[in-house]
Amino acid sequence: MRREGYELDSQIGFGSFGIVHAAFVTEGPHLQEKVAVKIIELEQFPNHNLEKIRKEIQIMRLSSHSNILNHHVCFTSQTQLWMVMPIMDCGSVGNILKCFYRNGIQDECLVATILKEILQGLNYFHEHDQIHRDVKAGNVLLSREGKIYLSDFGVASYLRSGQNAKTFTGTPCWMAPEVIESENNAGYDFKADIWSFGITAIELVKGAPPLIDYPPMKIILMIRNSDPPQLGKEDDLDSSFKEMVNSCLQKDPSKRPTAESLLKKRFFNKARNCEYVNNHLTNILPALEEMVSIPRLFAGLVRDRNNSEADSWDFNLSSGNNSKVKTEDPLAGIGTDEEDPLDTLQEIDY
Ligand SMILES: Nc1ncnc2c1ncn2[C@@H]1O[C@H](COP(=O)(O)OP(=O)(O)OP(=O)(O)O)[C@@H](O)[C@H]1O
Repeated sequence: MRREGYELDSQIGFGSFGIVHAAFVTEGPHLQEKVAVKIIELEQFPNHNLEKIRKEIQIMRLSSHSNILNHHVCFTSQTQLWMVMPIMDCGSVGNILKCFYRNGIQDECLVATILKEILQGLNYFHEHDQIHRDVKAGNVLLSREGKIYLSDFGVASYLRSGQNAKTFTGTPCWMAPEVIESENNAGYDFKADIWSFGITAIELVKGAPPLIDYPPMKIILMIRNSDPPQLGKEDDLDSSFKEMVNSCLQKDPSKRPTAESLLKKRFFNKARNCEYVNNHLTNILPALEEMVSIPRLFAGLVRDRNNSEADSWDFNLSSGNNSKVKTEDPLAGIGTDEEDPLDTLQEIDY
């Protein structure tokens, strides 16, 4: 399909709001550049406010940090919102966990590196009075060279925040208790991201977040009514990791540390650089198109984590496909001074 200067190629991701495609630029100075396009059907948000979406896009485009994946351009096309961004040739950490690490990543240095990079991106958001609102491994993208980016902030999370608990379509495992309660109380602040960060840390070492096997409404009730998930003696994990995670998962948001103070925790002394991520993870992953077909094929098995058949799948990472896909700087090439997306949005008559 060809639209608005982009030719859509294969699907590389599925979210609860829409589909992500690889695509090629078909016009202008970046002709043939490969990008990712996330397409959100706006009709699923009957109360969406185009004015607010425009503001979110404006804020989004002001963000500039080495751990934040910015969009090249966003525009509406008929009833769809198209978000064009650099393509990350190793996809999301969420996808990687589903494909290759269903029992979690055991390499502490790798976990510390990924989490530290996420935290640096979050710290940037919070310093600029922004809340990400959807921190999870599925929104952490990796380039082949081992760079780590937080994605899916701004419009998508704004649209998500307009959903209430009854209409919530995603998996709420990462939601902080005060976000669930936000309709009944004063709302929430950046500390909600710290809770989601703690859940993401557990996701990385266990392969999935707590409560993943329950239906969404039950998860919401459990997060609201139960004690927070805390790592204890029974969890065979480094004590500095457990201390860091437990500090994030406190029901009272004011007791949670800031992203800045989390970065000083002992656990992050284990963090390395993107070369380490490349050598120990991204370099040994298959091509993106190959990877995205795996969770789709085995979706049922992946979800049922106790299924013995699921455990028998062995993708053999160590002897895995070492073939590299084209390694270009995913952020290079397309400038940010493209056509103003706000102008494009204004063309659409809602
Ligand atoms: N820029 C990108 N480059 C490569 N893969 C991407 C890119 N953006 C998204 N993806 C892939 O698409 C998947 C779906 O992304 P999307 O943001 O739509 O959904 P999600 O955030 O994972 O889920 P949900 O919408 O339920 O929160 C991601 O998990 C990732 O694997």
